[in-house]
Amino acid sequence: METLLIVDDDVSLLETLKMHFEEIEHDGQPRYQVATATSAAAGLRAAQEAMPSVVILDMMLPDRTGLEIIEEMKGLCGDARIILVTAYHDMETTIRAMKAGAFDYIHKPFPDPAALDLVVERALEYRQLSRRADEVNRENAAVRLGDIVGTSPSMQQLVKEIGKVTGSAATVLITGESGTGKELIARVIHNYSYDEPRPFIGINCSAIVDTLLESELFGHEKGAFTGATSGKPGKFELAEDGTVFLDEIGDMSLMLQAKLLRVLQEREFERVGGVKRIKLRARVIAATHRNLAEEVEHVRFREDLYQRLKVITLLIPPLRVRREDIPLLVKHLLERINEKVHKRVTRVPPEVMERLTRLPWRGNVRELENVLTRAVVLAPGDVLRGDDLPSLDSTPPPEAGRPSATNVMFTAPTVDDASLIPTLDEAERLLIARAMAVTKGHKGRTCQILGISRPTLERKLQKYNLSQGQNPLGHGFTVKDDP
Ligand SMILES: Nc1ncnc2c1ncn2[C@@H]1O[C@H](COP(=O)(O)OP(=O)(O)OP(=O)(O)O)[C@@H](O)[C@H]1O
Repeated sequence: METLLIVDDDVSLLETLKMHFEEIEHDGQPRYQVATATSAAAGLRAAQEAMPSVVILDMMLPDRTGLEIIEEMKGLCGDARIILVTAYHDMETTIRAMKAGAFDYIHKPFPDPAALDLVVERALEYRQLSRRADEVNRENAAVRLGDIVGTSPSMQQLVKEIGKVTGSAATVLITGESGTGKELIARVIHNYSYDEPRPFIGINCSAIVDTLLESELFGHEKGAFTGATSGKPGKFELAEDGTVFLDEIGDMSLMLQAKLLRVLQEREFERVGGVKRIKLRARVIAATHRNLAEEVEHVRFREDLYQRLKVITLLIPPLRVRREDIPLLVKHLLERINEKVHKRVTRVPPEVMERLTRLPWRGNVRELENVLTRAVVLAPGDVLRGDDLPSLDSTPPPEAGRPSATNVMFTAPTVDDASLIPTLDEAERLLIARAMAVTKGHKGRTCQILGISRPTLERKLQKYNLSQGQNPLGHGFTVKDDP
């Protein structure tokens, strides 16, 4: 229920308006509770007590003018929207009212009740929108480029690509397995695209049934379907000139894909049940864990939409093909988790870190975060204990589960999942690591196998951080400088 405050010295008008608003229902419940006051001083007191969402404030009050108290009133009841009521129709009063921070003004004698209801509804809708935007901006403020942890070549490459797309308003497709950080990357792109805070509105397309998703995305007008007792803006409207993040777009129905394609082409849309064309001002970032090319082949995803989305694609590699990022991620996540659960688990013994870098991490960074959270909660002191982690034996070897990029490279592929194919850099790194493991770290033999010169090998060992015998394949090797 929303609280309305009406301030007017005309007592009979006050009573009529109070009765009118108290009769309005929403979902079978009263829509408003109404507080009233007959002077500026009483109005200010009532504002503080009732904390209204909307104030209908008369300009001519016995003690002070409505215009004079707008600012004070706003200070008392936060983000209430103030509708000023004036008997004057001159331009100057209008401008002064809006400048003083009124949301809108209406003229006396009052318009018909439906028009008055509309102004109040609009005030409520805007209040809701700006509340949401504030919330979203607070959330966004926390995500900066530094939150993307990773020094592996593939992550460095990804950060460079992010840098390129922040300069444009182009639609971006982010692909990667579940938990690899697609939403994190979308938020970073958003934050680096604008100097001032703008809304970031996300929606998971796989979590909602089709008809509801349509109205969530595009909004609906009152009466568009049973239960639509009032109009509601959708995500595309709420995002204003910010970003709409369509998570799991690969799970969207073909019907909605067609509608989305039209919106992306025309940059306009209508609310469900509406006729008014609304401009799409927001940028669209879509994400999926699915291989959309494969979805197109199986006629589960529209080819034309795929072509439109894939122009700028960012592929986030799974954690298991960039294991060198794990120690840094562990440090970063531990800080976050400690803060969240109010603990100070800061020490990770080498053998525990070793285990963490070797686990398969099919759920990627999210799984790492979950495993660490559990271990932090269970830790009696400041040391992360190996006993609180999954054991290496209890997890099936990569070959037994979903094939990893490593397997895709080194075994005959059984699944043609493009998202598992590593980048060229990643592939080169894996090949060098494998050759080093096979030769037990003998650089001369490694050069022979790979058909490269010694300086080239040295450069690449440096580039891929393999000089210390770290091996993304999980087999250790000791670098031997003089074979
Ligand atoms: N490179 C990274 N650096 C720091 N934190 C990361 C990184 N990648 C992911 N995370 C963290 O891991 C968690 C999961 O990330 P996110 O939700 O962005 O993944 P997702 O790919 O969108 O997952 P899903 O596909 O399941 O929606 C988040 O807490 C995120 O902050």
